[in-house]
Amino acid sequence: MGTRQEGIRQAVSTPPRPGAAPDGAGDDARRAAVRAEQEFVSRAYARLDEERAAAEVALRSGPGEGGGSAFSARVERTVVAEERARRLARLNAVERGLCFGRVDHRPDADGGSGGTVYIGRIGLRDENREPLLIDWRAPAARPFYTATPGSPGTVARRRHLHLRGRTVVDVDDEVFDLDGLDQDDRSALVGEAALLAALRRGRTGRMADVVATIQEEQDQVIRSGLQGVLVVQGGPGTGKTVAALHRAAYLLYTYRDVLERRGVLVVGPNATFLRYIEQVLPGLGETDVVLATVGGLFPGVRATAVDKPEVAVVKGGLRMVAFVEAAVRDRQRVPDGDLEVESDGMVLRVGHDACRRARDRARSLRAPHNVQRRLFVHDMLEALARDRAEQFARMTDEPLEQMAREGDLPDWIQELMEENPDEPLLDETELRLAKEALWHEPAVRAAIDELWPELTPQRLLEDLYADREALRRVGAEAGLDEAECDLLERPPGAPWTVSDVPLLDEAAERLGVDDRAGRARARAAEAERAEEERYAREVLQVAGLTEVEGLDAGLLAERHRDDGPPLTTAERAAGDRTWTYGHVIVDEAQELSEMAWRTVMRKVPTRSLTVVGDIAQTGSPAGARSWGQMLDRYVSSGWREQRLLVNYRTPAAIMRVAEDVLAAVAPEQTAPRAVRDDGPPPVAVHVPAARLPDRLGALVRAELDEVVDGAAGRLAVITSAARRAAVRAALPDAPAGATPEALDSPAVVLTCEEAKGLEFDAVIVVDPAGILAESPRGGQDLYVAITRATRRLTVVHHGDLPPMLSRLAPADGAR
Ligand SMILES: Nc1ncnc2c1ncn2[C@@H]1O[C@H](COP(=O)(O)OP(=O)(O)OP(=O)(O)O)[C@@H](O)[C@H]1O
Repeated sequence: MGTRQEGIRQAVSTPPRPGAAPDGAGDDARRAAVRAEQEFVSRAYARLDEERAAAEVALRSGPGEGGGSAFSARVERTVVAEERARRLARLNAVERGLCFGRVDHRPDADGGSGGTVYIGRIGLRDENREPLLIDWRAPAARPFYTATPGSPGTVARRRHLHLRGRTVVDVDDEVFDLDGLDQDDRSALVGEAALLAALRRGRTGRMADVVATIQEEQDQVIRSGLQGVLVVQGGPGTGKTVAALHRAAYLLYTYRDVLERRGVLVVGPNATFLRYIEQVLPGLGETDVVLATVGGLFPGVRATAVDKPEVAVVKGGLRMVAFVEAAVRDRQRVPDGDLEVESDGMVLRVGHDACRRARDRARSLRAPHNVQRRLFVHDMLEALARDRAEQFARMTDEPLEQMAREGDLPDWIQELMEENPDEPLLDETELRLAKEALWHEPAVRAAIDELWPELTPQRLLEDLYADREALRRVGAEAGLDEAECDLLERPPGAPWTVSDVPLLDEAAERLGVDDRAGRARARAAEAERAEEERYAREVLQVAGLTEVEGLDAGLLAERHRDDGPPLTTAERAAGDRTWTYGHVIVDEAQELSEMAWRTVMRKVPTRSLTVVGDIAQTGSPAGARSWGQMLDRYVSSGWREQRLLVNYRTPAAIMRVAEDVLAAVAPEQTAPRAVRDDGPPPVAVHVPAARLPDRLGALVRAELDEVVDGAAGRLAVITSAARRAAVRAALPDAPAGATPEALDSPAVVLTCEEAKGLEFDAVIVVDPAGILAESPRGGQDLYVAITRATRRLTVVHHGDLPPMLSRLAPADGAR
């Protein structure tokens, strides 16, 4: 591949002929080009500095004092200041690699000049308000990403600018001359030289943006419209994650009015992965994005524990919808006989049938459990109040009736007793007061709570998991057999697992919140918000800020409420279970269970989603076997699929091993084509179990020597669960597991599950046979482990090497 890469990397002045190697004349031309580009880049940075200075001055000076109420003055100051601060933050975020590309268009048919466009991380205008730098997301930047030799459009030349700080250190050109290219070269990568240089860099433990080298197929993903469900299916290393994150930035730029208020949610597989990707969006100047794992989608619970596969399968299936419903109904009870409650020395009684009627009446209300409960409580209190009144009446009436029978009663009392015998014992006011009094009696409350408790999702599930009888009762209604029910049993206080979170969310929907007071407050707040929004709009007009990118009066007003410090969209969304987002991106989406999809879909009723994953990598037994299985029921109009077919991460020699694994474990799937062809051949090292402690340490040190260069270079030891303890003991200095330190340390010990989505310069896979045996889906985990390597792969085995790895060259461990 080397020759073709070099051929496409054209020296600036060499004729546009692929295959021609750069020569001395080309080097001179390159130096001249670097000098010329430096001039432009310096100008762009100078302009950036001016804009920053202006933004700083504007921020410091504020919009002036403005008249009106105290509230209006506060809005005027803080709204405008915050928008200026945002603008300044954006300008500051683009320092590194401000300008990275240039496109020279062909003159048009009428002989007009084609023009030159510079592409950067942000759009800048010169002092005459003429465009200087085009934001990479703007339509005018698109040809930079889409022109290929086979279909160059109007692009005559694409140039990549390589900067160190503010200095241009090199340029790479692609000159599009179709006649000189054969079919193979016509499908060349976009900006191949720049791309390969980017791919060869050592890993840092954090994903970086790839804004300068986005490939055409990725560009299609990134710029696909906002509406509907886009599925991005691609093998390992095809840039699904990186494209999805750039898509988030693109959507926020292009549809800012829709998305800034509702925000964008990115769901990733685990906390380490989120840390791995967390710098990409701020690097692109975006902050209105919430990053979360499925285990973090229920505010107040941060689940990281993972259930055993057989438990995850039960909890992940759609039968859990009926299960949660049955669990809630199971807490709406009728006493075996009559309800009896001691109160004030009396035993108050509500008959069994009346209790049943109260329960059925409450259930018939189309509302969640905690709201229905209000009706149940009222009915029960009323029944108790009447019983008490009747008992009182009996207490006073009986002696009187006795006296009447015996003729001892004066006539006027006798007449009174015979008057209105049907009159209710309690009028409306008396009834209300009696109910209130009863509600304050702990015994009454306890008795009603026993029948129809107010429940949180946590309490519902925790109580249920701890009660085998209840599990079987509830499970039977949802079609679970006893063995499945028993799998769910666990002691109270056990940590929440990732598979519990969708069940908590489901329970929250069924239980609801009895929030009458809250809703009244919300209505009042809404009226106030409308007024604030009106005012904020006026402020923006007065301050002449309406043209500033992304300003929205409603949003600004919302950010500056009286109650507490202003919250960003991301902060407000993350704390609110019922928040609905403008767009949701799910990465490693193949791992989500059917129940997890229900939770995700609730967060995006508009069904504007990007679903990113690889069915061939599904590790979770509750995960997807096909996209249709998970998505069809939510999107009646269908979803669109885009495939990514090129692997940018894993060198070809390692990919051939991965292909063998895939052919053995999922023959219906195809591995992506590797774009890199560098690095040494992958090897297998036989290490008897007893020698693991000293051999593994030496192996890791040798590999680190190969890959670590300054701050760059990372290694992972990916092991079976069975050998994890032995591996940890052999590598006491390497952090293990999905921890923050893991990403920052040169070497880390991970399981396949934890390694998902990550990549390392060198990977040592320990115990492939164990990984295969443990893999619930039959081997996908080994495919995942192998494809984490960007340069070097070593497989350490103590028994026979699984036949699917026979392509690995045997080595003695010190290669
Ligand atoms: N256009 C590009 N320019 C530079 N680097 C790229 C490009 N596309 C992908 N890469 C790099 O390739 C590597 C793999 O990308 P990414 O992690 O997004 O792949 P993925 O499809 O999500 O992989 P997996 O399914 O294995 O998790 C990353 O280092 C990414 O930065």
